Amino acid sequence: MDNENVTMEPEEKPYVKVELKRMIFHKEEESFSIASVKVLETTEDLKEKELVVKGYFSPLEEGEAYILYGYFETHKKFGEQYVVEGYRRVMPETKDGLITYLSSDLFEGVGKKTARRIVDTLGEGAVSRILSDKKVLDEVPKMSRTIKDKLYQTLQEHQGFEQVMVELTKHGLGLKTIQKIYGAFGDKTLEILEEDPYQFVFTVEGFGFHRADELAKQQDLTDDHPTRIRAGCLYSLHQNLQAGHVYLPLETCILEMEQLLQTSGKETLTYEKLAEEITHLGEEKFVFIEEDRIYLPSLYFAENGFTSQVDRIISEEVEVEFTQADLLKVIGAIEEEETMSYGKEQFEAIETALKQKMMIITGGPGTGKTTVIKGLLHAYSKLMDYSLDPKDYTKDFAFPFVLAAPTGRAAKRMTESTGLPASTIHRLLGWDGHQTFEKNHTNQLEGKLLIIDEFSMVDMWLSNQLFRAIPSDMQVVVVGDEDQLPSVGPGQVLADLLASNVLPSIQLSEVYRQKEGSKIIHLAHAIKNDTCTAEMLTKEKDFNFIQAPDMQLKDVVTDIVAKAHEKSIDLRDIQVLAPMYRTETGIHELNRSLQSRVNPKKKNKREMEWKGNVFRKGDKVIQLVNQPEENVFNGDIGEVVAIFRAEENVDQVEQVVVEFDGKEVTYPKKELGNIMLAYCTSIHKSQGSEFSIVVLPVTYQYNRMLKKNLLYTAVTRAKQSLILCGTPQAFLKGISTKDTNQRFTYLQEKLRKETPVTYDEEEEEDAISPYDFM
Ligand SMILES: Nc1ncnc2c1ncn2[C@@H]1O[C@H](COP(=O)(O)OP(=O)(O)OP(=O)(O)O)[C@@H](O)[C@H]1O
Repeated sequence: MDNENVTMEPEEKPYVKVELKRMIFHKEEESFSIASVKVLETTEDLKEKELVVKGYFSPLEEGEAYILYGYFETHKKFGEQYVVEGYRRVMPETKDGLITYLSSDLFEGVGKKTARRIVDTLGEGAVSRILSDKKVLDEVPKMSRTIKDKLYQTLQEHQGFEQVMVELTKHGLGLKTIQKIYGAFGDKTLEILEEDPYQFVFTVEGFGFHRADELAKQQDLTDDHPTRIRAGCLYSLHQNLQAGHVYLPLETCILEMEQLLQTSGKETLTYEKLAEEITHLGEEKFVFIEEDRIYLPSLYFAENGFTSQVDRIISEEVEVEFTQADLLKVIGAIEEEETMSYGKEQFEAIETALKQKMMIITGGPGTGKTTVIKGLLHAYSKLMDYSLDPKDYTKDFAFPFVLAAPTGRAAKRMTESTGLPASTIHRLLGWDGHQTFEKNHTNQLEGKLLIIDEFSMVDMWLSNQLFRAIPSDMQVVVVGDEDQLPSVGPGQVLADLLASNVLPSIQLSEVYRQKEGSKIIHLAHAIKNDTCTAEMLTKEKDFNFIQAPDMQLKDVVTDIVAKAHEKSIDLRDIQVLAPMYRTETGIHELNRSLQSRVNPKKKNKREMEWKGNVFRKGDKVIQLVNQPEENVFNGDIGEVVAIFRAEENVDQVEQVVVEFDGKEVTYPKKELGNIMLAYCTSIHKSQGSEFSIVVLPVTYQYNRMLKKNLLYTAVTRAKQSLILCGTPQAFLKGISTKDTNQRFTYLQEKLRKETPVTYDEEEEEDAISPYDFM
């Protein structure tokens, strides 16, 4: 062949040239394949003529030769395998080979005869001739325009990808990343690599700024290149989402950019230059600039959108009409039915919720939030004569009561306490698991009264999605505990709503459960009110503080759980919570220790090792990401119910099966990163959940994490029993340390109308969600 394209350059690194024997496995969505191949040629020290190869590549085609780059790995069960990191198809080197290639299934409408005519007319260099000038196909007789166009397009796609593969593999990128880049940029990939690799950072999930910087250095892009500075700005803003900021003040943004971009030590990146590029980004709407606040588009729209939605909803009149006498009669009737009487604050909360378009109820544990929600539902139902039975409603008149919470567990608790259906906010909005919500400003929710619990966990972005889906005639009650940790995502919506004073709010402060003698509740309120002392940490029916030095802490925690388990306490009811993953008493170590005691290795008990962790049948595990297609969500807790070997299932890969509340989810081995052991979980992940028994180790090793709102959140997760262990002084120091990490949000001021809010719903549609980057 004369001038085969770029894929024919001499091999520079170790490779194996192979031909397919048989595809063993292929998973479409990720292009993960396993194949048995015949080795044609190799630079590797290999005696075998056959090999099993695996990695992220499209199915190999029969009769085609491929060059694979990778390394050998010895699999415990299957022996030596070649892990493919990069690959390319070798263009057929003979006339017959080329005819076989062109007449393969790849090229629709090209049979053996046409393929022969192509090769006869254009020679053995047919492929490169066609690729460099599509018109040469006109020389081939008896070929329709459609088939010519299709052939050219398919060749381009294939060649394009392989060319991109070869180039990007040279830069050390893995196949999976290359596939993502090619999926986003297609033919333009190599052009972008040369001109502006920083574009990869924002289009390809998981592509970091530093990696783009490396690529750019190889392309001789200077440190002060505008595109580098702009990428640095966007990257800094993205990084700050993780710290919960909704925007960055200009000064902070520039400081962050300087730290990120200043590599050469030369003073080329002046303040003016950085500010100038931020302005350019603003002009092109990659960022939004309000006074000195720099926003990513999605958060700018979320903050302004949410403000306008609140305005819209509260500007409408309340539909429910009743006299004070009606209200007193109805509440009296409920009190009689429930044989209790509402406290003053509780009554006010119900009354306000009925009379106002939107309101907030806050309060610590045991102050009667649930009691008020139940009372409100009954009162509303009696005043409006709405049945509380969903079965009494038809499509034309939807069930008027809509209950939602940010987590599945919190929603489940709402259902248990009210007897009415409740769902997660995501589900209520018909989230597709990626970017789209079925419910939005054009297709709003149905119902009359919306109650959202655990609102402190709802971030800026989800708040906006939820509020734009609320119809103007719906009444809204937001319930939460402002002393808990703020949302994981950006913003502090509940705190800002409260501080803005634009909505009526009732704070429930009287504690009812305490009357039943609960030390847990007493302690929680003492933490909240900064009145907790060492004397309060004494043993009671539902509380204990077991002192233990750091060296023994892990064993003490393990002992407590093991003993409870021996007394037949279900492992799901006892939860160890810790603030950090690493350190001797971190979540990972505690999980290892707990697993070895409560679910030890046994001869006939199956287990699977994965990246240094062991999953064993019977293990308690937690889901770490959202998998809406499987109906499991971040924070769900389940149990390993089966472990399968590759040869035992049709997919031919090792699998772990986990049961979550009656539904089973199967994880192929490489997806085991989606779960982890859950004997001990993080306090952050426990938000929105409650457990019968909470074991909370506290040590100075957790130092920088020991903050009031974190410990308060942990303590309030316990329903029946709270066992603290470790160093009491560390606990007391932690609860007296306020989290001073201020989140940059401007919601409060916007709600108070101290700043004009611009809001364009159509423009908002195009904004990407921050979830794409988290
Ligand atoms: N007015 C009241 N009179 C008597 N008991 C009450 C009253 N209000 C609440 N309680 C009782 O106090 C306990 C706590 O109330 P509830 O569960 O409503 O509080 P909560 O704020 O939702 O608590 P948590 O957040 O801890 O779940 C319950 O047992 C409830 O029956």
